[in-house]
Amino acid sequence: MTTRTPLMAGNWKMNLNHLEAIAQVQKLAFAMNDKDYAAVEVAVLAPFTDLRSVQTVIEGDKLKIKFGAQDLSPHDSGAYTGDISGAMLAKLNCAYVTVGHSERREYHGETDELCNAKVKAAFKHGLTPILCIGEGLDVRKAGNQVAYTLAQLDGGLKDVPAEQAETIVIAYEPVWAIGTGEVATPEDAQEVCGAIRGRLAELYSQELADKVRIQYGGSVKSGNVAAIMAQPDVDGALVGGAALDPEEFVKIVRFRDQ
Ligand SMILES: O=C(CO)COP(=O)(O)O
Repeated sequence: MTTRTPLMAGNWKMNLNHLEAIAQVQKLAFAMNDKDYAAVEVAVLAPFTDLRSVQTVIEGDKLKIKFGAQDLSPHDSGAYTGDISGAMLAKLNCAYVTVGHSERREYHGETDELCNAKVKAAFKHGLTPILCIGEGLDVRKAGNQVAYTLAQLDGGLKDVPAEQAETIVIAYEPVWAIGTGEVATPEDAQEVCGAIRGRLAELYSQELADKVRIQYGGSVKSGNVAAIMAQPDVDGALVGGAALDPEEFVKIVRFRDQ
């Protein structure tokens, strides 16, 4: 049985300018200790304009917080006005990048095909993609959440080789639970996270599936994180709103104490 280190990642979305980002990282660093870092991997996913400042604070003070971006271009460079490449993120020592967050799928029309290209671009540049998948309310009401989410997984991983796939992070984020306060029950989270691991075993191998970390995201707070983390196939949380409050985020990192 593989032991997977939980990954607690704060997705700041379009919040915190670079000065606020510096303060946020310092508050997190001040509140966390070696015991926390030994038990859980902690990451912040910041807006592009914050990344240089976040990198400077983390590397300057040798903090154990990982950092990353919220999107990347599928291209390496060129005439793509407004886009940011994986090479640029890698140059800033980003560890992670989210791909296919539901807000990108919804507001920027990102398809599984594009997400697949972005996953490949992330790996090409040595970044770990956090591939976000999850169903909307209509799909959930129709009871099709597993099939829908697994189709997104298949699309995102198309032609991704095993040696890359074994390091990916998958975030199951039911869209109806994002920013709504409507958290999925631990059983809802387990149903789909377990199915994701099952599909990874079919696509690759059980050994690979046992290594991949699967996060839950959607209205995670200190009050509900422990029950979600108690599920066997949930290996972390992708936290939106609650990650903007450093005290609350640290409580989430310390889910075992809640
Ligand atoms: O989208 C999310 C993280 O990526 C979840 O957001 P909330 O935690 O605000 O619901």
